[in-house]
Amino acid sequence: MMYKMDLGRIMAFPLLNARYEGPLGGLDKVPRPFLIGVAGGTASGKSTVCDKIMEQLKKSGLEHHRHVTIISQDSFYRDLTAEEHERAKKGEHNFDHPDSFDVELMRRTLVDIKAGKVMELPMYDYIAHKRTTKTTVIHCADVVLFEGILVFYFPEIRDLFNMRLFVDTDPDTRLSRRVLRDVEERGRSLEQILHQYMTLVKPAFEEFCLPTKKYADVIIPRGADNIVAVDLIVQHIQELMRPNRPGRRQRNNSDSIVGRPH
Ligand SMILES: Nc1ncnc2c1ncn2[C@@H]1O[C@H](COP(=O)(O)OP(=O)(O)O)[C@@H](O)[C@H]1O
Ligand SMILES: O=c1ccn([C@@H]2O[C@H](COP(=O)(O)O)[C@@H](O)[C@H]2O)c(=O)[nH]1
Repeated sequence: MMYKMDLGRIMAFPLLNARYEGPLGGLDKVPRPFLIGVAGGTASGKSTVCDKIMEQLKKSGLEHHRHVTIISQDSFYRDLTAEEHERAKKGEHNFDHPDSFDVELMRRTLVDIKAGKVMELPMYDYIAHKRTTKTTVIHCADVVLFEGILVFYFPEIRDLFNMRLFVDTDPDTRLSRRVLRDVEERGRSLEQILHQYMTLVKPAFEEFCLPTKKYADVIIPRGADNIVAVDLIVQHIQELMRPNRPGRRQRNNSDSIVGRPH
């Protein structure tokens, strides 16, 4: 069966066998797909860090055996009403509040991904403020990176991750990157970006996103510029995924990689 998430529903239709039994089969104690949550404020570099991790896993030769997929929490924004849509066009809809997300859909989808089901997720269109017909297919993934501002906020989502990363980039840097990106790629005016940032994005970051840093296994200061942190994370994933690794075991929620913050 292939499961297709479409405008708030999950559609299932026959395609392949739902469960992918990879080369490690039942002998592998490391959960697969190995699900990594990547949180952090807007424009902190979450997507860029995910790209680097994927790139390095591929460079190391793992791509012959491992498939890595990146998905975004933005695929799980709730559909807007006509009134909300009008407000969104003026930068007055709060996309940074937890209520903006369809948490149950997110949970069910991640549970299905963890169960090895083949999934097709729509990508998000920031200009139209809705999901598009472009999709990411998750098929036989060994590692799935799930990135978003609030991926650690909801306990039922947070608990699904096998590893949790928080990208910690200075707020001035994030704002300047957001301005450039939103003008270039998301069709926003400078006035709209700054108004949305000051009234909604920044307060929500402080109230909902920043407090979730404590759930991270690894905090990555400066995002993708932090080559040492990215290298260590990649090495750790490679070590975990190495076949016949002695002492391989399931993640315990109290495990940490470099050190769990207070
Ligand atoms: N280390 C970096 N140096 C310079 N620009 C960066 C860096 N990391 C990200 N960016 C840029 O900042 C913007 C936001 O980065 P992105 O990775 O998409 O952040 P997020 O996924 O957290 O929103 C993008 O335009 C990206 O190219
Ligand atoms: O329609 C939308 C949806 C989201 N946003 C803003 O996007 C960021 C989250 O994306 P990042 O890539 O992590 O920056 C969030 O802060 C929302 O404010 C939007 O403006 N419009």
